[in-house]
Formats: sequence, C-alpha cells, structure tokens
Amino acid sequence: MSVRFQKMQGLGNDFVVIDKRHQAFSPTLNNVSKICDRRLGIGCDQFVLLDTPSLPGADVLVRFFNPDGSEAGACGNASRCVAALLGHAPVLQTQVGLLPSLVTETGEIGIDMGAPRLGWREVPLARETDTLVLPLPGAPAACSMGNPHATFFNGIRDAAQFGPELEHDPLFPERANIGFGQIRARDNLRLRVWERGAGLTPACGSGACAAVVNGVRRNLLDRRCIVEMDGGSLRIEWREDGHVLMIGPATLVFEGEWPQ
Ligand SMILES: N[C@@H](CCC[C@H](N)C(=O)O)C(=O)O
Repeated sequence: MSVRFQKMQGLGNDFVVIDKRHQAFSPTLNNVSKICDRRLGIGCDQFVLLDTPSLPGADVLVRFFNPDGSEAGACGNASRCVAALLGHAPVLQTQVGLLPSLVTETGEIGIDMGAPRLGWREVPLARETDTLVLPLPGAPAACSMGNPHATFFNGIRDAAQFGPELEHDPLFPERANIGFGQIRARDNLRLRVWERGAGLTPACGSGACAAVVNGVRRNLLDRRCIVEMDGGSLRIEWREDGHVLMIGPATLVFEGEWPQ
C-alpha cells in the first residue's frame, strides 16, 4: 500500500509531509529514516506528519521528526511549509501549543512561534546555569523555542566541524541545535545552524528565532531582525507581547506516492 506525500521546502530546508488524516501511516524509526534518506528514500531534513488536532481552535496537528528518528517540539521552516500547503492561514497544533499563521501581501508565510523559554530547566540544561552565558568555550546563550537551541555570536564557524560535539555536550540532556552567528548590524544577523538529529541544513527557522531572542537578551540585536542563512533570509520579530514572529518563503517542490 502506498501513501501520498508532498515534498516542501523553506530556504532549502526540506520536508516530506504525509497527511495521516486521510490515509494510514505509522511514523516508526524505520519509516522515518528511510523517507528522509537522500539515496534510499525521498530525501529531506525533517519528516512531517499531519494528524487530527485535539485542541479547540487548531486546524491540524503537526509533528516533526529528524532523520535519526527523534521527534522535535518545533520546526519553524516546516511550520511555514505546512501553512503554505494547507492554505487559508491555518492554526497549527504542535507540542508547544497553538501556532497561528498568516500570509503576507507578497505571499510569504508568517508563523507565531510563541514565547521563548529562557529558564535552564526549560531549555533543558543538565544543571542550574545562566542561560545567557553557558559555561562552554565561546560562551553561547541558550533558549528553547519548543526545541533546545544554543547560539554563539563569535562568527560563522565550520558548523560541520564544531556542531556534532556541541550537539552532544553533556550540558544538553536532550542534545541541542547549535547556531553560529555573526552580528552584521543590530538588525542583521548571519547565521548557520547545526541541527540536532539532522546535521547542517541550509536554514533553521527555530534556530533563527532563538538567535534573535538570544541576541536581544545580550543587547547585540534589535527585536526586529533579518537573519541571513545559507539558504536565504527570514524576518524575525520578538514582539513586545513576548511571542516570536517568523516570516519567510515556503513552496511545494513535488508530490508523489511512497510505497510503504
Ligand atoms: N529545521 C527546523 C528544526 C528541526 C528540528 C530540530 N532539528 C530539532 O531537533 O530540534 C527549523 O526550521 O526550525
């Protein structure tokens, strides 16, 4: 039996989406890692499962899986892709709650990513630590956007070289996404992200949100900021109400049938 899928991308961060509301599919480790495999499967940075929501006000339940099979609480670029796919600015139900979406006049997609979590237990970190200055060489800052992020502000480094060890540092009991940032101006950040469970990707939406939050907390960035990644730019605003708005493109690449 085969299942219908859509391949989507946002800034080159790519996703296979399967809508379980209309067909049977079980996100086993084998299913997920095979679909994500660029040689043996369809190929993507994350697998996205749509299901029936349980919360009032939600249009769809969205779950995000990394190629290593781990489930992530948030994925900014995939959230924009799901909103673009469903149309009519849906409200997404994720592990962190309801994420409203919007469509701009130019057809870009915005997601209200909710409020960042700044406490050490919420990131989470392994022990009581000031999340603004982690006790690691290069002193990154940490926060959670529904998934754990640490951001360095000492320049674009070779993420593939430094990312794997930092992702697995004992300070991060659930591992972490690692951002390498270079401040270009108070409203412009160059960023590269080593993603937990996925490796180096062209762009990371939640990583861009976390980087702006951490940059504002460090008084390096303004609350409205362009984040330029290898795959393109996102507009991020950490609003005065505490929520982070992320705006950028999202498009369908192709669709097809996956023989499960
Ligand atoms: N690409 C995503 C983040 C995906 C999840 C992440 N690798 C994690 O495990 O937390 C994004 O655009 O935010």
